[in-house]
Amino acid sequence: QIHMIKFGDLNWGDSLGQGTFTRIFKGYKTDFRDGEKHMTEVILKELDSAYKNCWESLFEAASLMSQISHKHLLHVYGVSVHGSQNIMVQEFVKYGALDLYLKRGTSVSVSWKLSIAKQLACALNFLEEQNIVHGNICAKNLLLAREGDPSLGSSPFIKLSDPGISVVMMGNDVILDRIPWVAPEVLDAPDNLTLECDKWSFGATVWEIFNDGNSPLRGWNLDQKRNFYENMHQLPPSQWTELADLIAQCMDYDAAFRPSCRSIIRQLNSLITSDYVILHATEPVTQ
Ligand SMILES: N#Cc1ccc(Nc2nc(N)cc(-n3ccc(CO)n3)n2)cc1
Repeated sequence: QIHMIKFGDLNWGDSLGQGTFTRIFKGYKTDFRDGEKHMTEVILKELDSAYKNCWESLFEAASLMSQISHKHLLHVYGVSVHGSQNIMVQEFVKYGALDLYLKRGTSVSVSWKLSIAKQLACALNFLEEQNIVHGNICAKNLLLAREGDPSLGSSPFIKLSDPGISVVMMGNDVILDRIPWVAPEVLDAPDNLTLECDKWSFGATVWEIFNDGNSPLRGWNLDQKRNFYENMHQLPPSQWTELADLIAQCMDYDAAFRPSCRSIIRQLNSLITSDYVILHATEPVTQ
């Protein structure tokens, strides 16, 4: 059910960096529609040949994303196999990964950040309704399609990227390195990813968005990260109590206590209309 794209229809551009076990390139795909030749901007996600055995997991991620469509889910055109090359072809999203965008120090307002958080919550709500687990919610996997202009009051627009290779395929070290995005229960049983795991990751991602894209526990080694969960630590709370509460609810060590997507959206709506937003309308420029 996933579209197979002919390798010859792909044009390769610059390398844009790498994901986990994949390299990312700008590119174009050629297709003929109503007798005309069209070149579409795409991102080519090539699986490192060293991880060929993960191909079916990348294939599954691609077919998951190509089977469902939602305005906040990245569109995947299909896959292309050429010799030992396995490539996922996805829509090119104009401003790239959100973590890099935030790290570039672009100063954004509280309402800009809340808008992104709410769009992610809507994408998660859609996946929850389809009973689909994403498994890799993080700022790196949020792609910025529209910057939003505070002066024009136009809000940003994000698309949730594919989950990439499933943690199930990864060694324990890769899972540990995903602390604090990966839910604690996944460390004991990586093969039972649940909808509640995505809520934990949502909490860590909102923390990233409100901390200028800084990775939580940045620079910690695997032992320190493992201890973080063993001692049931929490990320440093925001000084905005209601936001800190929402993040803490999502990052509850007991999966059953994590809020439903509807509750997350309700709480975000009340944050959006709270006085805190008006008081912090434009963040001081963070250099
Ligand atoms: N300068 C610049 C610039 C770079 C990339 C894009 N666009 C884009 N579109 C996608 N569909 C996926 C990605 N990714 C980038 C990293 C990952 C890791 O997952 N994905 N970037 C736009 C501008």
